[in-house]
Amino acid sequence: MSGSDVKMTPMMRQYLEWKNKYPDCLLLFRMGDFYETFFDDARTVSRELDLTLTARDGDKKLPMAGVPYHAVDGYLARLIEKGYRVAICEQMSEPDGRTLVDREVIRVVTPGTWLPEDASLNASLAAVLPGKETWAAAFLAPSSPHVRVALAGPDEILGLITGEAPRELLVPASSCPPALRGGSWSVLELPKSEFSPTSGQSRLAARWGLRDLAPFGLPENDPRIGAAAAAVSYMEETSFSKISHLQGIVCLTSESYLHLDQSAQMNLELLNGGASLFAFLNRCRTTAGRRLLQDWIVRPLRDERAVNRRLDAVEALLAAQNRRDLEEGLACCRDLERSVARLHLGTGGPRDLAAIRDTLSVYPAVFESAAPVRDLVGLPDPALTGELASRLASSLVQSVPRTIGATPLVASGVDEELDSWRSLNDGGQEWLDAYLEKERAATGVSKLKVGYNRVFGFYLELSKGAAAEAKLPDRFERRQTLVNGERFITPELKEYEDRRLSAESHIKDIENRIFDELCQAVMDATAALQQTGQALARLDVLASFADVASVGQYCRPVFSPDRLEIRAGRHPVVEASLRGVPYVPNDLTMDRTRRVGLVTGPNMAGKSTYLRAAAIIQIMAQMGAFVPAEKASLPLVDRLFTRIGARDELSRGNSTFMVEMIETAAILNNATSDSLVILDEVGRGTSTYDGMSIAWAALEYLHGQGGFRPWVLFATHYHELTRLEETLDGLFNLSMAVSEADGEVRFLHHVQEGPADRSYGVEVARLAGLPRVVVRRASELLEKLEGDAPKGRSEAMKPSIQMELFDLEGDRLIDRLSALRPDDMTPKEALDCLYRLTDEARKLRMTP
Ligand SMILES: Nc1ncnc2c1ncn2[C@@H]1O[C@H](COP(=O)(O)OP(=O)(O)OP(=O)(O)O)[C@@H](O)[C@H]1O
Repeated sequence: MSGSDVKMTPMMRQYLEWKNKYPDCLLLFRMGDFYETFFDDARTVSRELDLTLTARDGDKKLPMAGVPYHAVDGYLARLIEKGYRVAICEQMSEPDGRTLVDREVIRVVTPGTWLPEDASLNASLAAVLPGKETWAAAFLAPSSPHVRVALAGPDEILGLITGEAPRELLVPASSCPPALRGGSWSVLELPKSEFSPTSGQSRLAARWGLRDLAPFGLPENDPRIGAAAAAVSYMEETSFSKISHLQGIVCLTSESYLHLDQSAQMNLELLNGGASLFAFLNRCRTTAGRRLLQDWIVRPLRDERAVNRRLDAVEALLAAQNRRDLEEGLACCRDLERSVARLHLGTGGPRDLAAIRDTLSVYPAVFESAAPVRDLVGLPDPALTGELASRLASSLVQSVPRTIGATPLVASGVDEELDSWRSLNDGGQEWLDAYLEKERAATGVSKLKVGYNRVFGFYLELSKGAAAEAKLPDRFERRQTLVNGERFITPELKEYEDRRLSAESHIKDIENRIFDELCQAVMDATAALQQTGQALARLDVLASFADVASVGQYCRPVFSPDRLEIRAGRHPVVEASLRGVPYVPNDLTMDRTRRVGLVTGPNMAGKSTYLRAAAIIQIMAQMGAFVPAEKASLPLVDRLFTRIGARDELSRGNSTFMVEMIETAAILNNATSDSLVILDEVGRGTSTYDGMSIAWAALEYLHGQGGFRPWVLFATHYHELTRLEETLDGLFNLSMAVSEADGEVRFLHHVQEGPADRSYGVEVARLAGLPRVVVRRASELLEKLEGDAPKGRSEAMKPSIQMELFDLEGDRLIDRLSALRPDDMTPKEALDCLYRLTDEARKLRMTP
């Protein structure tokens, strides 16, 4: 930015002074009804918001772009979305036309801390303090009453961050681990001192009048204190407020929730995408409910009692006759936590008061309809907020303005003085009409008009011709000459104007005072409102679970540490997407003696769906939801790992094989006997021998060699692995049933005990619409291979061919594979070629 060669008016000097204090932010500078930006900020804003770039006073060196103040939220949302931080410089004194208006930056709007009126826009902030082996993290959403902290290995913290999806992530300067870069958040480096647990402890303890943070379970010098302090200070500094709605710190401990790492969340499509578990489960009526549902999905519980409380509530809601009334009541509730927080942050307006009023007014009815689950959900007694509810109901008009002064905010009958000023103001038009008639009669000018503008106030106007003809009395004092007319003021009109303007300013002052009093009353009830808001959100999510369960005829899961049994289980999202085709439910029975299930079967037969269904059912059960099955008896697992598919990772520059190995290693290193491990096609990204050996070794390790025995479901194309059943006593084979008639294969999607009897790659290729010639060639290969295998005549594939195959895709890969001779490879390698043929065929089929 450069202001050096621009004419320096006092106002420009004032602008530059503020801009220099906030060099990393776009500075929105309030000028009357607009927020203006200048210099480079103006260029950025005009580019990002498609605004016209103008020049102040025709001075080309002073580019400027502005947005109207009343619509600023919409523009801010777009800037924040693009990752900008914006400083708001407000007018602090009334313009008088003579002296420079005082201006001050009153807030810095950032992606992680902004809490606009639009309840669909959610921000949250994370602060991470990475240590040698463990990282500390703090999570703070601007509307939340608590800052949540965790201390765990990097993998677990990354999982929490992924679930939380903060918009901004704070780290100590020059110590940001690479894994934290490249996410959907912007990373901001702060001085290391901001993360100090010692000074952090005194700052935080002082805010809640405590000696230390032991009441929150945080011992001295705990790194979590450092992370929490950094997040809280950042929120205070950007909002210029004490964020006094923050009630304390909650520790997230590994024992309290089921840990889902980044890959599990993504592989199982928990939150993101139109076909996510969230999209499927979300029948919430409130924004707070939707927020909480996301939270519950990425952090299911491990405590059986807590899970059962939620399940009890879902069961009671399913049995409730009046669930519809309850849902209708919930649909009228607004986001209490958000509005309360906005008032504390100093950004709240009349609409926040109205949101609280509307929610409190339906709350007693919701409380009544929720009678069977009140205690389970923890709904506070409406009497707690009853007084505030009636005060807001009687004080505010039904439809409140966005800002004070636009239209009435305070209802009539609340304040006598306000009412009397209003009646003066409201009688205004009558007075003006009568006065105009009087002056028309006095002057004989029938076309005399009365008008008002902000510069000249009230005036009488007549055309130039009429002004020249008429003999206007002396009391007509000329105010303004226009092209076609003249404007006058009279002492009587001036006196009226003074009265009217003073009425307006009195009305505004009184409304402001009452607004402030109401805000204070709300803030005094902060804790009760937050409790009510949180309980309503819980009720909303549980009612949503009940809704989903009743439509899909789900069952209540039970928990047992030694049994994982699902009868007639379905993948809820796949089931919903099948449209018309019936979903084939499947069973799964595992116990201490059957811990590792190996699933074989042709491509497209439903192996992945079967594995994912088990994972989703486990997650839903630990969230406290009913599950898509006839019966489910499950252990409460500590972690759920997945290794599913890998091809899309290629675009990130990692080789498929590397990604696979990193993820598999993470699972082998972190799983425990209480974990559920879902492995789909491990060892696919390399040659047959390597891949199968890795899969084999991983299975042995998970089967107990590693010193622990998790629950494992393993899908594979490596038919040879089915023989492991003979040597690993806890391993059992499952396969996808297929029917064959007239050489045609049909997938039944039904899982049966025992291994698949053979590979079906060639048939799948035909189904997928692979060119006939390729299918014929593949059959030849297979026949030859099956004939040759026992004799073991084939040579191992040359490394150069392996490499070549690895790099090819689509038609070229198909051509190359079909040109291979069976003698070029071992039987196992030939099988692998068939699998790849099938894969390519499937991809081609999927490409429009
Ligand atoms: N139980 C089921 N009932 C009905 N349809 C199913 C079922 N399971 C899977 N399908 C359908 O079959 C398709 C393929 O399933 P899935 O991807 O699970 O197969 P797969 O055996 O894992 O294939 P690949 O080995 O190629 O990855 C699914 O997209 C779904 O449409």
